[in-house]
Amino acid sequence: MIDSTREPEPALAATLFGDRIEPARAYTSALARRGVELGLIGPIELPRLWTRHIINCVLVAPLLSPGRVADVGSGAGLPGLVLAIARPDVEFVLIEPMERRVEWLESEVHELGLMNVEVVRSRAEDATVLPAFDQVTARAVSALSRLIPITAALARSGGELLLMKGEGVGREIDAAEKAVRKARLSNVEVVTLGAEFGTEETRVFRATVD
Ligand SMILES: C[S@@+](CC[C@H](N)C(=O)[O-])C[C@H]1O[C@@H](n2cnc3c(N)ncnc32)[C@H](O)[C@@H]1O
Repeated sequence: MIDSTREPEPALAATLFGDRIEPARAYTSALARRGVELGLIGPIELPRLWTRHIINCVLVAPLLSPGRVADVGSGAGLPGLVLAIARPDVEFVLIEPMERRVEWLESEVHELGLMNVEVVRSRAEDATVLPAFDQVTARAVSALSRLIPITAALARSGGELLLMKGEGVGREIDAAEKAVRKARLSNVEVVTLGAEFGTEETRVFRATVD
């Protein structure tokens, strides 16, 4: 059996996290130790936690501006906790409806001593009571046609959506044409990250909410 807690950390992780590499290591090893038992990740993910998940998420960090960010459907903390570790200058609210996942997120925030994270147990649709956010992130929550309305509703006017997507993002955008119009999105683009580091690419649907 592979001991995932000994998965070698790619040298790239130290470059991308800089002086935040220690909390990144602590989070990744906690996720490797407890993630499967808590139903946060499948066992198949263990040997590729760094490459497929942690690095995939931290690549988005340079797209964030100082301000307030909502991460919808954080689950294990992807990308919300990873980004909060990498960007202590940004305030994060992790919005997650499942109790067990909320408990995990809260315990990690405590363990890692993160001062820039709040965890809210809610569906995104019910979180519109929160003050509007400057940026909204999400990863692996749902297709854009459903994700755009629920994330755009959380953003302030002039705020931004940063929705992490797979290779099929082009097809998803075509299918979400009505949602894009209804949410009054502009500057719609797909940002591809990671190529310069020779790592697996991360695609981000980025748009401004008018
Ligand atoms: C497949 S998991 C992905 C978790 C994490 N973002 C990742 O990339 O590993 C989807 C997560 O979205 C959450 N979720 C589903 N519908 C949601 C909604 N309407 N509002 C907020 N979170 C939601 C689920 O509870 C779950 O934790």
